[in-house]
Parts: sequence; structure tokens; C-alpha cells
Amino acid sequence: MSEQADVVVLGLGVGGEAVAGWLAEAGLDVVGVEGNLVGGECPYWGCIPSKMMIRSAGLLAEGRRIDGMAGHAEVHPDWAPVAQRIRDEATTDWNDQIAADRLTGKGARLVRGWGRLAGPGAVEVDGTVYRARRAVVVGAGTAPAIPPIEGLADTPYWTNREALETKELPESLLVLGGGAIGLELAQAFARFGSQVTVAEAADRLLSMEEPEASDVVRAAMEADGVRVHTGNAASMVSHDGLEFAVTLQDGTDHTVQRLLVSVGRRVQLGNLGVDTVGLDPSARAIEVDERMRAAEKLWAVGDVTGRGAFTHVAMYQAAIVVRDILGQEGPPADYSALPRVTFTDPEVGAVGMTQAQAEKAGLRVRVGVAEVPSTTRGWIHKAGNDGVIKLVEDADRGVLVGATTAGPHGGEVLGALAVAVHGEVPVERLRHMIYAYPTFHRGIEEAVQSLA
Ligand SMILES: Cc1cc2nc3c(=O)[nH]c(=O)nc-3n(C[C@H](O)[C@H](O)[C@H](O)COP(=O)(O)OP(=O)(O)OC[C@H]3O[C@@H](n4cnc5c(N)ncnc54)[C@H](O)[C@@H]3O)c2cc1C
Ligand SMILES: NC(=O)c1ccc[n+]([C@@H]2O[C@H](COP(=O)([O-])OP(=O)(O)OC[C@H]3O[C@@H](n4cnc5c(N)ncnc54)[C@H](O)[C@@H]3O)[C@@H](O)[C@H]2O)c1
Repeated sequence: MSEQADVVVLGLGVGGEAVAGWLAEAGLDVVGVEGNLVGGECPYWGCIPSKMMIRSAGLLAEGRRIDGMAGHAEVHPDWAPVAQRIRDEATTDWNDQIAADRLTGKGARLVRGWGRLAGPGAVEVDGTVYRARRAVVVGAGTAPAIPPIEGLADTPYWTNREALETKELPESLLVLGGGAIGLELAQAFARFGSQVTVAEAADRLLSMEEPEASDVVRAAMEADGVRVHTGNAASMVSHDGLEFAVTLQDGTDHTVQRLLVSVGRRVQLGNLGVDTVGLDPSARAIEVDERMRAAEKLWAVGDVTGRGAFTHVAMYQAAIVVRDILGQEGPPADYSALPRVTFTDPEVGAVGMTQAQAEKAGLRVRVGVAEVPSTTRGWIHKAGNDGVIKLVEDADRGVLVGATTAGPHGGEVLGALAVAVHGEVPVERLRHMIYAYPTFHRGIEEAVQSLA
């Protein structure tokens, strides 16, 4: 059997849903194919439920900061309202009817099932081939990477999905991987009372960001009672029906109730039939140009492109895909001012290049640093004021090419620096700008003055 459409979108996560909805609203005949939940990872097992956990965990942490600053508070954590809110408000118990109706309400046709590319301009789902007159867009996302650790595959380990679905707080939890997922969830569970250990293979947490941010995050984790092992992946895992036994590379043994695997995510091209359009199924991602084109009649969007696994990247790319398919003008994709925020407390905001990346790119680099606790606002804030603002300047051009804002509201402070990097605002202008007193973002002025 075969059906026609203007556009077929394969995978309706953040990126695919946006593309399908916008193109349908523009009047095209769009078929959207989804094997699981319309909306993808972010609303059901990612950004949104994890940030609900973090918001609640943050309230507990603030409550514990009352002593010594505002009287006395006893904090009694309860996981039940968190699990309930994730069910009621975030995921409707992992039911996507609202999202599906929103999409079809825009005029798109929803096909439920797992699809595969079937040559240029064609997608097959359960024996039906959908032929696209204009474009196929792949937005198939990623799956958790599971490392080849002896014994791991045979155990009931958690990925982000089980962690965000849990109704019960783990008594003890070992988190493999000290990146964004691992750290956000480790700290949240620890603040509710789980005994948490993080084992990170690299020599520091959040190893893709500035070392100063790694130091801040490690201190914060340890202050929340998280045991941190760096340079120390797991070498063996087993489960006896009740508990996990995990041996780390340093030879230490850990017995825990739960094991969370968060060592990165992988694009799975093997199942997508990319060979039928001339692409390499063993590639790490679908290679796209600056208009998100991947092959004849083929565009890709979101995590599957390997250009930064963030919801805001998927949305940014979706707008480019839509413009290109509709033949509209617009700027090409540019990731030089890519912002990201790790929602630990303190939050770690970052944009553009780290110092190491800028040096590796051959730039003549100047660096400016301000310690948040010694800024006026940081000093006033007191409990929970750890953080650092770090700026990376291309000294030859006199513009910032990267910045890090670790600290209270670090993700919000980042906004100003994302504008500076994106807009290539001359450092000289930043030096003579008025920064409101006493804000956290006023720390940027100090960091600018210290550029050397
Ligand atoms: C715990 C966690 C927290 C996160 N927090 C943040 C955050 O705070 N901020 C942020 O910016 N990002 C965050 N992310 C990342 C964010 O979720 C992803 O970048 C985003 O979901 C990517 O969207 P996407 O459309 O590329 O893919 P996905 O959302 O993964 O969607 C892909 C969709 O394609 C479907 N699909 C795949 N293959 C097929 C097929 N063959 N046929 C049919 N359907 C298919 C899948 O079922 C899925 O619904 C987080 C991720 C996790 C796991
Ligand atoms: N706040 C956010 O925006 C947010 C939150 C969560 C996830 N995400 C996205 O999801 C992606 C995936 O998150 P993630 O945390 O799984 O990946 P990650 O790449 O952020 O971190 C994975 C970490 O695991 C470590 N690692 C790799 N193999 C290991 C092993 N065998 N043992 C121990 N450690 C090992 C890596 O060194 C790295 O530090 C992120 O890259 C990010 O793009 C974003």
C-alpha cells in the first residue's frame, strides 16, 4: 500500500512535532510518524519532569538554608507530591492524547508506528509506504548509551525513564556518568534523602564545561551528601534480585538499591533505513548542512543531527527546516553562540566556547573571572552563593566567544552573555555598560574588568 503527502516527518519529538505542526499550519499535507509518544523525550522523560523534580528539591535546599539566616526550619521531604505532579501535570500519566490532538488540530495526519526510510522521499510504516512530494524530515532523537560493562546488561538498571517514572524514592542510588542527566538527578534524589554516589569516568564532573564550573558543582554535590568518584568508571555490575553490586575501576565495591546509567545518548541510525538514501548507518549522527539538508529530499532535525542534544537546538533547527521547505529566506544554522544550562544548584550556564576550545581553535584568548561569593549580590545571598562567572575573549577581535555562569540563577545570568556572544558585542561596549546593582548579572562587569 502507498499514500502520498507533501511532507513526511519521521519521529515527532520536540523537533519533529514542531516541523510537522508548522508545515501543516502553512497549508501543506503533512504525515507525522511516531512510534511512541508525540512530543518525545523532553516532556515525558526529560526536561520537564526532571525540572519539576529539581524545583521541589530546590525548595528543600532553601528550607535547609533558613537556619542561621532566618530562624529555624525543620524539613521533612516527601517524594509523593513530586511523583504525582509528574503524572498529573507533566505527562498525563504518559498519555500523549493532548499533543496528538494539538498536531492533528493543525491539519497534520498522525500515523502511529515505527517507520523506516524506504529510498528518497519515502517512509515505510507497517507495510504502508508514505511518499513525500517535497520532503522527508527525520527527527528520531537518541536513546541512552549503555556501556559494555561486565554484567550490566543483565541487570534491571535505570535510565532517565525509570528515574523520572519512579513513585518511590531510592534508598541508595549509584549514578554512572557525571554529566547533565546524572548530576541533575543525583542532586535532586540526594536532597530528598537518597544516599547517592556518582561515578564519572573523566577526571572531573561536567567535563565538557569549564573546570571552574566542575569544581563548583563537585563542591555543591558533596555538600548535599553525594559521594563523588571521578576518573573512575564501573568495571563490573551484578544484581541479586534485591540490590546491585557495583565494582568501580579503583576496586571499591558499592551495594545500592538502584543504578542509573547516564553516560550519554546515542543516535540509532541502524533502524532508520538511512542506507536506502545513501547515508552511512554506522555514522554517529545524520550529517546536515546549514539548512538541515541531509540527502535528496531529506532533512533532519534535533538530537539526530548530533549538533547539541538540547530542546532549544531542536526548536531552532525546526524553524530552519520549515523555512527551507517552504522556500523562505533566513539565516543558515549557526551554533557559535549555543547556550546550555545544567540545572544543578548552583546552575551552570554556558555559551559558545570554553577557554580550552578557544585555544584549540587557535584564538589569542583573554580570560576574565569573577567569583560569585565576592560580588555584592553573592555576598548578600550568603547560603548557597557558590559560583563563578568566566569569560573567554577572542583578543584579536575584541569580542567574547564563550562564557560560563555558574551560580544562583546561573541560567538566567547567562542570558546577557548569550546576547553578547551571539551579537559579537565589542568587549569595549561591555566594559562601559551600566549593570544594575546589586544583581547577580552585575558580576559580569567584574569579569569583564578582569579580562587579561
Ligand atoms: C533527563 C533529561 C533531561 C533533559 N533536560 C533538558 C533540558 O533541561 N533542556 C534541554 O534543552 N534539553 C534537555 N534534554 C534533552 C532534550 O530532551 C532533547 O534534546 C530533545 O528531546 C530532543 O528532541 P528531538 O526531537 O531531537 O528528539 P526526541 O525528543 O528524542 O524525540 C524523538 C522521537 O522520535 C520517535 N522515533 C524515533 N525513531 C522512530 C521511528 N523509527 N519511527 C517513529 N518514531 C520514531 C521517538 O519515539 C521520539 O518520540 C534532556 C534530556 C533528558 C533525557
Ligand atoms: N539541562 C539540560 O539541558 C540537559 C539535562 C539533561 C540532559 N541533557 C542532554 O542530554 C544529553 C545526555 O545527557 P547525559 O548526562 O547522559 O550525557 P553527557 O554527555 O552530558 O554526560 C555523560 C557523562 O558520562 C561520562 N561517562 C561516559 N562513559 C562513562 C562510563 N562508562 N562510566 C562513567 N561515566 C561515563 C562522560 O564522561 C560524561 O561526563 C546531554 O548531553 C544534554 O545534551 C540536557
